[in-house]
Amino acid sequence: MPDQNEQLQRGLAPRIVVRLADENGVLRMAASRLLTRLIELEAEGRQRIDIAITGGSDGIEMLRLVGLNPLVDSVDWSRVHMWWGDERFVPANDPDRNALQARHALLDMLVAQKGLPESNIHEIPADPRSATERNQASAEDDARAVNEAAVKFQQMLLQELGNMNGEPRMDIAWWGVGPDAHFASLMPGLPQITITDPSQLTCGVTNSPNMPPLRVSMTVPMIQRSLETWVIASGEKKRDALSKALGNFDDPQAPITFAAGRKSTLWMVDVAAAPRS
Ligand SMILES: O=C1O[C@H](COP(=O)(O)O)[C@@H](O)[C@H](O)[C@H]1O
Repeated sequence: MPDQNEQLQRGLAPRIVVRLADENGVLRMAASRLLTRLIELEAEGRQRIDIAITGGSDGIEMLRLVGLNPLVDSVDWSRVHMWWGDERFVPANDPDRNALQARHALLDMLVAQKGLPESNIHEIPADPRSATERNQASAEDDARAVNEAAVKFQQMLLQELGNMNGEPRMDIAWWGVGPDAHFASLMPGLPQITITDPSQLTCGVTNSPNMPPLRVSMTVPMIQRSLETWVIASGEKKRDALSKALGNFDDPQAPITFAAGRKSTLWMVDVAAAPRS
């Protein structure tokens, strides 16, 4: 089984795991940390900060807590750019869409009241097809549609961030983890987790065992370019995933084990999710 040394040799930061006693503590800690890091980076003079946010139960609750934290007023939101690490490939108004949930939980408020420009929100393209087109689509049609969205997402990254030696990267990316140990939309047993081509920043996913089946995701090469990578996991429903992931690295059967950053890799978990053995 690959150990941490292989990640360290590839220039990734060692994984630090912080275990907190109470469930909401993890999400509150992550929300405060995000706001604190944005304030610090802005104080260092950064005019642009790119962050990748995550969907799912923990990810969306964390966003809601960001909006309730008094530090939200100390960030200059005009310098912050929002991306998604993955998206469910559904129509723009589908309640399953990570971007729509994030807008309801936080982004609409940041745009309306805190000076986040709408143009700083970089959503992964939604499924543009009508209900009839989707119902009548073959597996090939679905694959074509989702791959087109992945290509557009990659073009967006290159257009906005391509001046970083052609290596777009996030300043901060945080990830939830599914009960099956997936992260982003990189599922155990599906081929996308094994993509290593550094020029492939995004991918389409069909046949996801987690609903909905069509998804678009950042790839591991893109994810591992992030400067700061955080993983958040709270509650007992994440225990199986963490039992596969803690102490484990680069395991395609537990995709979250690939979550690591260049400058820091911080996993924030609670004791319900990761009891000490
Ligand atoms: O479908 C997704 O699931 C994961 C984990 O979500 P959770 O509800 O089990 O916490 C999430 O990180 C990802 O962004 C999302 O698309």
